[in-house]
Amino acid sequence: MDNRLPHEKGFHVSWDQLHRDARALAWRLQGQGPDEGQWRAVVAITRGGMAPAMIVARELDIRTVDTISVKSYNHQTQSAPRIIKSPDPQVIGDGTGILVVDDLVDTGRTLEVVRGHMPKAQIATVYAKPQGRPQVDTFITEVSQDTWIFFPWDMALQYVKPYRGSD
Ligand SMILES: O=P(O)(O)OC[C@H]1O[C@H](OP(=O)(O)OP(=O)(O)O)[C@H](O)[C@@H]1O
Ligand SMILES: O=c1[nH]c(=O)c2nc[nH]c2[nH]1
Ligand SMILES: [Mg+2]
Repeated sequence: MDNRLPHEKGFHVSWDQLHRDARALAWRLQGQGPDEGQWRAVVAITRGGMAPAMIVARELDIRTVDTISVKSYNHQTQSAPRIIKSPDPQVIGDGTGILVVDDLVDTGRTLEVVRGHMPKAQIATVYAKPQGRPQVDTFITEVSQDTWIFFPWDMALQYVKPYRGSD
């Protein structure tokens, strides 16, 4: 499987916006832990989940943070997702009491693989597209399926020509 996705629109997220949205996610997650208590650990889906996972773990005072690495995209070209690094099985067990965090869900294929690995975990993303929504338990902002989300780590400040030029 290898397909190029048609993206009509771009949704550009600054560091400040990501920080606010990840904090909003932490706020929404409060009290949703096992038995309304504390999660045992946060598992970040690398690489995009690492920054939001750090912010959520900070806000919810969760000190154990592990990672799962699922590779499926090369820029905007998607292929079959595969786990290239698993979290510590002694920490995650079947996922009970574990909070999984990613930056976004798009088709949901990455989360499908992660759910297979820890079926009882709660899964949260900052952003969600409609196709992947059924795979995520909690998210903050939905964008349309034909939108590509650009994250601050993939962008740089640059000069923009004014609408009206003098030349
Ligand atoms: O719902 P899906 O269609 O599976 O897509 C969502 C995943 O794609 C991106 O990760 P990517 O595989 O590009 O790796 P990265 O986080 O290292 O950039 C994104 O960070 C999600 O993890
Ligand atoms: O930076 C990204 N933006 C997206 O919209 C997306 N969808 C899948 N993977 C993605 N990566
Ligand atoms: Mg990712």
